[in-house]
Amino acid sequence: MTTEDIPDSTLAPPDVIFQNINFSVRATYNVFSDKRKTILHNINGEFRAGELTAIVGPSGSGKTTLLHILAGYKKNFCGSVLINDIDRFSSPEKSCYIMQEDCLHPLLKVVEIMTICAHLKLGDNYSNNAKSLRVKKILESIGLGTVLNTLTGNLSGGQRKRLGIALELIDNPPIMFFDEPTSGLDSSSTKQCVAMLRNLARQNRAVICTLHQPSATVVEMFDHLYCLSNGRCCYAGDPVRVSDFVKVTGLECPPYHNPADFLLEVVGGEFGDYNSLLMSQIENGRVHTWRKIIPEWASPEQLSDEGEKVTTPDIPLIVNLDKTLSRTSLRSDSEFNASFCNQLSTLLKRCCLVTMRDKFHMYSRLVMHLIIGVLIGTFFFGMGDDAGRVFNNFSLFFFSTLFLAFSALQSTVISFPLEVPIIRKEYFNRWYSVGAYYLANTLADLPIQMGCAMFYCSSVYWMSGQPREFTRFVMFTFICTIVSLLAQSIGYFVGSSMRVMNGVMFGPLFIMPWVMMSGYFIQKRDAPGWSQPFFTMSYLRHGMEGLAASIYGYARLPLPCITEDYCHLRAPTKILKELDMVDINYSINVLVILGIYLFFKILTYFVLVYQLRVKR
Ligand SMILES: Nc1ncnc2c1ncn2[C@@H]1O[C@H](COP(=O)(O)OP(=O)(O)OP(=O)(O)O)[C@@H](O)[C@H]1O
Repeated sequence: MTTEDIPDSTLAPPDVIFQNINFSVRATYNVFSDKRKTILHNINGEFRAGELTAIVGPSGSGKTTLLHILAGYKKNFCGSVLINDIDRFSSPEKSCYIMQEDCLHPLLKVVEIMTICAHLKLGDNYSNNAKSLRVKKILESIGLGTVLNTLTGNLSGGQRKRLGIALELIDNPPIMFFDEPTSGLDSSSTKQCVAMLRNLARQNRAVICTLHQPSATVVEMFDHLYCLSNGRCCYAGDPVRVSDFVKVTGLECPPYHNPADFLLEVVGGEFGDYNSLLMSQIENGRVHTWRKIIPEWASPEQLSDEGEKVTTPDIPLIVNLDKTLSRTSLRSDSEFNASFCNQLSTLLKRCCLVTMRDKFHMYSRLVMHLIIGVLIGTFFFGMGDDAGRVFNNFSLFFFSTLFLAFSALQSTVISFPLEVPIIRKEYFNRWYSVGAYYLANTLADLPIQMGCAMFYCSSVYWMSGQPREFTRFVMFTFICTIVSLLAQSIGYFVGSSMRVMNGVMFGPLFIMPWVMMSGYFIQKRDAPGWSQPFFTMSYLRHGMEGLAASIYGYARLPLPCITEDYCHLRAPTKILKELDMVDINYSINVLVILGIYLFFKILTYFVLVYQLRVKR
C-alpha cells in the first residue's frame, strides 16, 4: 500500500454551527452554595469549512471556553454545536485540538514521535512503508524535513508548534482547533504560522483559533473574525469590514489603525459602553451579512511580506465531497483506529525509548538504591546472624520496607503528573485508549522498579549477615520488590488524582498511618481492639511479616550468640513469638500485598478515565 492509498478525506467539508451556547461555572468554592457565574451568554456562530476563523476578544471574554466547547473538550454546556447539521458528539467527523502548550515528549526525535503517532492513528490497515511515507511527506510539507532526527526538546518554539500540527495532520482531521497558535512566536514566525493554518483551511478544513492581540497584517490573513466580549458576540464577519461595522457606534477607526485593535478597544470599553449595541447589531452571532464572500483564494505566498518565504504545507486537497462515498476506512467503528494490542506495543516501545533516553533519571534511581543499600548494609553489618541483635535486625526489616515504599511513592508522585498533560492531549485527539496507555506505562517501568529493589536487597541482605541461603534471599527480595511496587501504585493513584504539590503533601498519608500498624512500634496483641482490622490491612505489616518469615521461618536453625554471653532469643520460633509473628504465613503476606497492589492499580485506572473522559 502506498501513501496515496491512505485516504485524505472523511466526509463533506464540515461547517461548525453553534446555537444559543450558554456556559456557566460554580462561582464559589462553598459546596452549599449553588451560585453560578455565566461565562458564555447564548452565543451563536457559524465557522465554515475552507475558512480560517479567529476568535478574538479581551482577556477573560470567554475565547478559550468557547473553543473548548466547540472542540468537545467541555461537555456541560447548554445549546447545540452541530457539524454538518449533526450533533457534535454524534458526528462522525474527526476534529483535533491543538493546545497552547506543546505537550510533546522532549526525549523523542521528530521522526520517532511522528512514526509512533502514525502507528497509533492510522491503525493496522496500512503498511509501515505507507505510514513512513506519509510521515515524511507531512514533515517536509510543513517545513520540518531538516530536523527529522532532532529531539523535540531541542526544537524552536515555532518548530514545536508546527510539529504539534504535523502530528494531528497524520489522520487528516477536517476540523482543527488551535488555542493561541501564535503565542510566543515573533512576528515573522506568526505570519508563517497563520499562512500555514490558512493553507490548511484552503484544503476544505474548518480551522478555528483563538488569538490574542493579532497585528493588522495577521488579522487580514483570516477569513472570519469572531469577537467576544464578556461572553457575548460583538462581531462575526470579514476582518476587513470591522471598521465599517463599528461605525454603528458613531466611532470611526482612525486611519492606519489596526481595525481589530480598534474593535478590541471599543468592546474593552475605552470609548464608553457600546457592547450592547454591537451585540444587538450582530444579534449575538446570528447575523451573517458581514461575512466575507470568499473570492478566488489568494496564493499563500501573497500573504507574506515582500521577499519573506512562507511555509506552505502541500497536504493533498480533500477531493471527496460526495456524502455517500465520503466515509473512508480511516474512520473505524471503534473509537480508535489501532487495535488494543497495536496501541499497547507502540506505547510500550515509546515508554521504553523515553526511559532509555532519560538515563539520568533511570540510573539515579538504581544507583540511589544501591548506595542506600551499601550504607545500611555497613550500618547493620553482620547483625542478621547474631542472636544478641535480633531486635536490631528487626529494625532493618522496618527500615527496608519504609525506605522502599517511600522512594517508590515519592518518585512517582512527582514524575507522573508531568505526564498527565501529554496523555490528556493525546487521549483527547484519539491516539490511544486509557487502558493501553496505563498498561504500557506499568509494564515499561516494572523492570526498573524491580531493579531498584534488587539493587537494594543484594547489598543489604549479604552485608547485614542474613542466612546464606539463596531461597531466603529470593523470598526477602520478592517481598521488598512487591512492597515497592505497591507503594509505586499508590504513587500513581496520588499522582493521577492531584497536582504535584498536593501529591507531595498527601502522598505520605498513604504510608504513615500504616507505619503504626506495622508491628514495629506496637505489637498487634497489645494494640486496642478497634485497631485490629487495620493491622490486618497494613501492607507494611505484611511486608515486615514476609521479611520475618523469609529470615526466621521455614525451620531455620538456632542463631549463634556472638556479641552477648547469654542470648535469650536463639531459636527462630522464639524470636517470631517475641515479635508477635507466630502465625505468619509468607504466601498470605504475598497475596495480601499483591491484592492491595491490584486494588490501587484498578483504582488509578478509573481515576485516569475520570480525569480524561469526564472531568475536563
Ligand atoms: N472553571 C472556572 N471557574 C471559574 N471561572 C472560570 C472557569 N473557567 C473560566 N472561568 C472564567 O471565565 C472567564 C473566561 O475564561 P476564558 O479562559 O475562556 O477567557 P479567555 O478569553 O480565553 O481569556 P484569555 O485571553 O486571558 O486567555 C474568565 O473570567 C475566567 O476566569
